[in-house]
Amino acid sequence: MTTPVVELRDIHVRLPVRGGTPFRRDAVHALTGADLAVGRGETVGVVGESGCGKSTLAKVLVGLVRPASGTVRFQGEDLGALSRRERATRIGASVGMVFQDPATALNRRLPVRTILRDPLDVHGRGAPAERDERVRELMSLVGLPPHLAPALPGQLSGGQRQRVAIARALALEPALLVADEPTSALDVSVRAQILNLLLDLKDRLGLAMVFVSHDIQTVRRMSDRVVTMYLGRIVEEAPAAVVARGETCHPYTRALMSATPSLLDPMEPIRLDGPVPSAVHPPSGCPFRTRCWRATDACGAAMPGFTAAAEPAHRYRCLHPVTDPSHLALSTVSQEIP
Ligand SMILES: Nc1ncnc2c1ncn2[C@@H]1O[C@H](COP(=O)(O)OP(=O)(O)OP(=O)(O)O)[C@@H](O)[C@H]1O
Repeated sequence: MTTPVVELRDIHVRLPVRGGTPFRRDAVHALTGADLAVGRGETVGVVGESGCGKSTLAKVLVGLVRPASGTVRFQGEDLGALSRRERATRIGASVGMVFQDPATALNRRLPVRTILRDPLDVHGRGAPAERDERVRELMSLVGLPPHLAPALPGQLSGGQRQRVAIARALALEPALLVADEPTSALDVSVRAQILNLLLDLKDRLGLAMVFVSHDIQTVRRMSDRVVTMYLGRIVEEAPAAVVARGETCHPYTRALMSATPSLLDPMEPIRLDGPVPSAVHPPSGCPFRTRCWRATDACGAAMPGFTAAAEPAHRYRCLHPVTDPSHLALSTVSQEIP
């Protein structure tokens, strides 16, 4: 196998609970033992409910969150071996990030051309005239007409703003693009355009991409491989085709799929029992067991390791995987996945 563009190994992130006192500093288990590898030209989708650690994973990839332990390798290079400054320069030049809301991600006082030139100036890319040319090229790459170069973000539509944010993320020709819920703040009418733009750019530029969303339907369409997260842990990884066929094995992935019924038709909606447990004091063993209709006492003993499913690149962490769609009818009651 060729060296992945990025590789995370056994990443743990603990975040101090907001409002804690100096005598009582609880920590959120935002990521527990996360492994992820993304190859050139590959898109990995990350899906899960709010608070499961998707954004934290994205932030580790772009260096905004430093793991408490674990290894981050970029094109084979261990970032932990670099100084803080070297790491920032390396990540800044190799990873682009598109955030959820372009209205807050862009400096509203700067015109588009300055926003796009800024990374080139900071990293000293090319002569001034070449930087101007690169700004024009970037605008064309994301489908922004040249007359918008002097416009301020506030003068643009939401879709145009997100195109600026994507162009900025691509300014330094990164090997990896991380998109964290890139359409959730946009009008439904422009969402498909932005998703298609990302797919097109990924193909044209041979980018590796990590695409984060709570919507498994969108994730599966955008990705080659889908990673399901629950309470800071990766619980299943499956090729997008497996997700499309409804053949995922982890009960939680099945529950997410039943919330978007067009994926599996006809399908009983799965209503999960009880709320998402605290990420400060997660349940012992499998964290999903408190809401899982298939859980037994054994699930509380230890978090299961990965089991390989029949299809290559499909694996899950569950003692009682769903292998027969009829089991879905056994689902119980009380709270629907938001
Ligand atoms: N700055 C922070 N300080 C303390 N806890 C945090 C911080 N940011 C996130 N958390 C907590 O870490 C956990 C993971 O959050 P994260 O934002 O990664 O989840 P998410 O799946 O991306 O959720 P969302 O879809 O709502 O953004 C959650 O329990 C969250 O409350």
